[in-house]
Amino acid sequence: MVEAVTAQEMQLLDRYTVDQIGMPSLVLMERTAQSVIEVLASGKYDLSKVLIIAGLSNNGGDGIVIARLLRQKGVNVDLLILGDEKRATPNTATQLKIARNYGIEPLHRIHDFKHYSVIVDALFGIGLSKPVPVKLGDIIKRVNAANIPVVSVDVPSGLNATTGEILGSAIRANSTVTFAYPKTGLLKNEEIKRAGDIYVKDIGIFRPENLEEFLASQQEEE
Ligand SMILES: NC(=O)C1=CN([C@@H]2O[C@H](COP(=O)(O)OP(=O)(O)OC[C@H]3O[C@@H](n4cnc5c(N)ncnc54)[C@H](O)[C@@H]3O)[C@@H](O)[C@H]2O)[C@@H](O)CC1
Ligand SMILES: [K+]
Repeated sequence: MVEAVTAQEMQLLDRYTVDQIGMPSLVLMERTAQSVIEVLASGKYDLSKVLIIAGLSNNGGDGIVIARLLRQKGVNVDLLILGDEKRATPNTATQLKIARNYGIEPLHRIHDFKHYSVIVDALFGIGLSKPVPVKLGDIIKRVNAANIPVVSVDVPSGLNATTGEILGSAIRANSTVTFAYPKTGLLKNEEIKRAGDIYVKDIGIFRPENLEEFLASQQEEE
């Protein structure tokens, strides 16, 4: 049986890994990005012109690291940042600063998504629970309409990671690279179609021997 977790359970595991184990969250972010690059470079995707679409929460931070690592490998990559940079999470603000210091200047709009050979979707991850704002929903629709291969980071943006519900609009991905455990919202029929091929990657998140018991004990402590 595949052990899948809800967004809230994944957040507990993330927190435990960072606060109790002591793994720095920026290290997790770096490994997250490396694991997405493994899938991008597996031969299935044309990396001649890559677009990373990043929000300003931690899923976006993963995307910014992907842009930096690809640029350092000599890949032709654009980074589209959506949202108000002043509202970036601390890790994502740090990643933006590092990316700029490596010479990456983010774009804030794209006229034609069809120019790209592959798009990496790092707009929203497991933290999304409310409907996506209309402006971002329009961009999601334009990306889907462009019919370019999309690789989603953790979950297709716009999908509720726990229930699989589409929160207004959601990306249609060819592959989804998710971390530590599959998320419950990825595994139903319709959602599997949205997520495409699902890859579950180890990024250093604590994996207890008995997941159910561990989650119950953590939830009691909360
Ligand atoms: N916490 C950790 O230790 C790690 C998190 N990682 C990444 O972080 C993701 C989770 O990040 P976050 O919880 O920061 O959030 P997300 O990047 O999933 O984005 C959702 C966030 O967007 C904002 N939001 C929600 N609804 C919105 C709306 N309607 N309009 C505008 N903004 C809205 C909220 O701030 C919400 O927290 C994971 O999916 C994963 O990709 C990875 O970097 C690995 C380590
Ligand atoms: K995403």
